[in-house]
Amino acid sequence: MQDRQAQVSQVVVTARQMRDVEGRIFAARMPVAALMEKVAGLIALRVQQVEGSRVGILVGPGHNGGDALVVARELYFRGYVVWLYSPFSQLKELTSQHLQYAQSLGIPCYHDVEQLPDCDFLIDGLFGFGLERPITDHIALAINQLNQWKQPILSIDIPSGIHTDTGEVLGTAIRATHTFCLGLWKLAFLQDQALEYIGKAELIDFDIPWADVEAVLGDTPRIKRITPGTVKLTLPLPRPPVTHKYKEGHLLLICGSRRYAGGAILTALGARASGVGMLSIAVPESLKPLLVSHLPEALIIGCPETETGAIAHLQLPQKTDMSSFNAIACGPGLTLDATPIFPEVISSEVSLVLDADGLNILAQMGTIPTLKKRQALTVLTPHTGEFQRLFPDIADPKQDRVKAVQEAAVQSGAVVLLKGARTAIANAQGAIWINPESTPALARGGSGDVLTGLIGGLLAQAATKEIPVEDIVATGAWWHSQAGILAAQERTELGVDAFTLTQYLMKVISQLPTLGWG
Ligand SMILES: NC(=O)C1=CN([C@@H]2O[C@H](COP(=O)(O)OP(=O)(O)OC[C@H]3O[C@@H](n4cnc5c(N)ncnc54)[C@H](O)[C@@H]3O)[C@@H](O)[C@H]2O)[C@@H](O)CC1
Ligand SMILES: [K+]
Repeated sequence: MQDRQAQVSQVVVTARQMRDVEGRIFAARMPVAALMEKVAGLIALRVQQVEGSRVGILVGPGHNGGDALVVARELYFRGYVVWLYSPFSQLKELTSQHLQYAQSLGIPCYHDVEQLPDCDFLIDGLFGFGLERPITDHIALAINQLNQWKQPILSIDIPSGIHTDTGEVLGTAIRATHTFCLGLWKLAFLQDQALEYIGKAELIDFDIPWADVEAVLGDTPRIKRITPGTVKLTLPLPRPPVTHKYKEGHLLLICGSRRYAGGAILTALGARASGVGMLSIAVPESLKPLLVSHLPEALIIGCPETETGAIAHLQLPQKTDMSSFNAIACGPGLTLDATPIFPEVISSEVSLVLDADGLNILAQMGTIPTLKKRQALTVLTPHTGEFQRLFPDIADPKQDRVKAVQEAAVQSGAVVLLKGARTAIANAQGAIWINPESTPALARGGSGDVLTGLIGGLLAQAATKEIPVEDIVATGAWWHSQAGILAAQERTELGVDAFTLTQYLMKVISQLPTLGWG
C-alpha cells in the first residue's frame, strides 16, 4: 500500500472526473462553504510564504472567485494590504456573500483593472477548472492588460482561461508565475501548450478521501503521472547476487550511416547507461572502427552498406538470429536508404523500439497496420513531426497531445511515446503515462537517440521479468529527463549536449534517494 502522497502524486484528472469527485464529497454532506474555507485556508497559508504584503486579488463569478475572496479576507486579517478587482455583476451565492463580507471589512473593491493600486503580487481567482466558453470583451481585455504587468501572478487552481483537459487558451488566459492546483492534478498541467501559462505548478492537497478518487477513476487510473514511485518498481535494481551477462538482457541496436555516425554512438551510449548485460550494435561496415573505439565492451556488427553508406542488409554473426536478442532498438541515423532491412526487423519476434529514421521508413512504407500482427510489442518514439508523418489522419497533436497519443496507440497497437516538454506515453488499451518534469535543455540534437538506447536497454533487461512494457518506457522517459534536469542544474541549460547527457544518466540513479525514492 503506497502512502497518500505517493498515490495522489500519480493521479491526473479531467474536469469531468474532478466534478464527479467533488460531487461525491458534497453528496456525503460536506458543506460546500466548509470545503471552500478549508481549501482557501490552505492557499492563504501558502501565499504567506511569498514575498510582499500588498496584494491585488482578481475575483471571478464562481467558486474560484469565492476561494480568492477567502484568501483576501485571511490575508487582510494577517496584516496584508489587499485590493479586489471584481468585474462581474452576477456572482454565485457563496461568492457574493464572501464579497459582501470583504467589503464590510473595508477592503477596497474595483470594477476596472486600471484602478488597482500598485501591488507586490496578484492572485488570480477569475475562473477555475471546467471553463469551456472563450473569455471575451472587457474581461479578455483586462487579462491581456494584467499579463503586461510586471508583478508575479499566483493562479488559484488553474490559470484563468486555460481549458482543464486540453490546456488550450480559451480566448485569452492569465500568464501565471505560479499555479496552485487544488486537490488532484488536472490534465492541463501535463499538456505542453498550457505550460507557459501555468508557471511553477504546485499541488495543494485538501484531503480528498481516497475512496472517492478510486470510485471515480477505478483502481488503476487511466492517466498517470510518472513519479519516482512508478520508476522504483521498474528499474533493474538491485541485481540478483548470482547472474550473468545474458541474464541481464541482450540488446541489438540497428543504427547509423556514414552520414549520421554520431547518432549510432549516442544511441549506444544511452543503451550502455541502462546497465544492459550485453550490447550488440549493427552498423554499416565502415563505421565499425569508430563504434569499437567508443564502446569497447559492445559487439559491433559491421553490415554490408549501400553506396550512400547506409545498412544494405543485416548480417548477423553465425548462429545468431533476431530471436537471440531480448530487445531491438532501430532507427537513429539510418537514413531512408536502409529501408530494405525493414521487413526483417518488423517480422522479428522480439520487443522493438523504433525511432527517428525507423519511424520515417515506417511512415513511408505505410506499414503501421502490420505492427498489430507482430508477436512482440512495438514501441514508437516520435517527436511531433514524426508523429504527424506516421499518423496523418489523427488531429493535430499540438491541440491535444494526450488525446493524439492515445489514438495513435489504439490505431497502431504499439506503445507510443510522443516526445515533448511533457512526454506522453500511451498503450493500445488507451492508458496514458505522462512525464511531469523536464527541461528545455533536452531540446537538442542527439538527445532523442540517447532515449532510444536507454529504453532499448531497459526493455532488454526486463525481458524475463513480468513488467509491463509501458512502465519500462515510462521509466526511460523519466530517467532521461531527470538526467537533463541534473545536468542543467550543474552546467546550465546550454551545457547539456547529448554526449554529456549520457554521463548524467548514472548520476540520477546514484542520487535517487534524494529524489523521493525511499
Ligand atoms: N472542486 C472542488 O472540490 C473545489 C473547488 N473549489 C473552487 O471552485 C472552482 C470551480 O468553481 P466553479 O465551478 O464555480 O467555476 P468558476 O469559478 O470558473 O466559475 C464558473 C462561472 O463562471 C461563469 N463563466 C464561465 N465561463 C465564462 C466566460 N467565458 N466568460 C464569463 N463568465 C464565464 C459562469 O457564470 C460560471 O457559472 C475551482 O476551480 C476551485 O477554485 C474550492 O472552492 C473547493 C473545492
Ligand atoms: K484561476
